[in-house]
Amino acid sequence: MSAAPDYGETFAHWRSGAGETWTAYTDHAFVRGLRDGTLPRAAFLHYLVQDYVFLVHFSRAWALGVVKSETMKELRTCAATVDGLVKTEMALHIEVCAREGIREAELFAATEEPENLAYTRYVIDAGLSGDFLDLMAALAPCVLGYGEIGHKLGSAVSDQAHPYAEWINTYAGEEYQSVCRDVGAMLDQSVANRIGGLPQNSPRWGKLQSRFTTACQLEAGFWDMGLRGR
Ligand SMILES: Cc1ncc(CO)c(N)n1
Repeated sequence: MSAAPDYGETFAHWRSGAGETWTAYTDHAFVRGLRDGTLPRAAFLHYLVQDYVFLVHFSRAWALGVVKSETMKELRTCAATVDGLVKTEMALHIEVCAREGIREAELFAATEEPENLAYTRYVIDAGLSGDFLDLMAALAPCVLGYGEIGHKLGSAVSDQAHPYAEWINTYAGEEYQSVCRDVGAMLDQSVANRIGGLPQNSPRWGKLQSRFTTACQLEAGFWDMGLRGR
């Protein structure tokens, strides 16, 4: 298996600070089912419909990043992430669901499961009540966690006939991976700008770590929710 991709120092600290919660998220039974192809199709589709609605609110949260940005690098990275989410990632959901006879209007109107609602509103509130870093600490597990999962599954699965190849390739692919590297590099810069070169010594560090860890927990809950759709 290849090593985890490098998304910068800040992410590396938060990832290890999250401890077992990171593993519960990225090595969840749902993820293992995607990797070996044993995930029931009904669970996948249930997840995908919910994830479309997730991406609507997740795009709004990244747009809030534009609002809270303080440098052009931050503004550009957040705007590019909104663009990537709406163009690349949601296109996957629309295409796969269309083949199953689910139209986009139905996706948009789907009723959110409580785990879905809790997660996206938690992230948006982190941004509304805090500054750019509070928002980023809550957003980082989503974008970079899927980057790590995609990278790991992409190197384990090369067979295009794999039932979840399309999903895996979206996150393992260069387009998504380059968004992750850009976000990771921006995070390092944004942290240095606001809380200096030794951020772990900042009084803000504990709260940022706890936002990150909570978001990882909510990600694991999202996979649990997906498995309920079997
Ligand atoms: C729940 C969830 N987290 C992260 C991503 C990656 O954007 C996604 N599509 N869905």
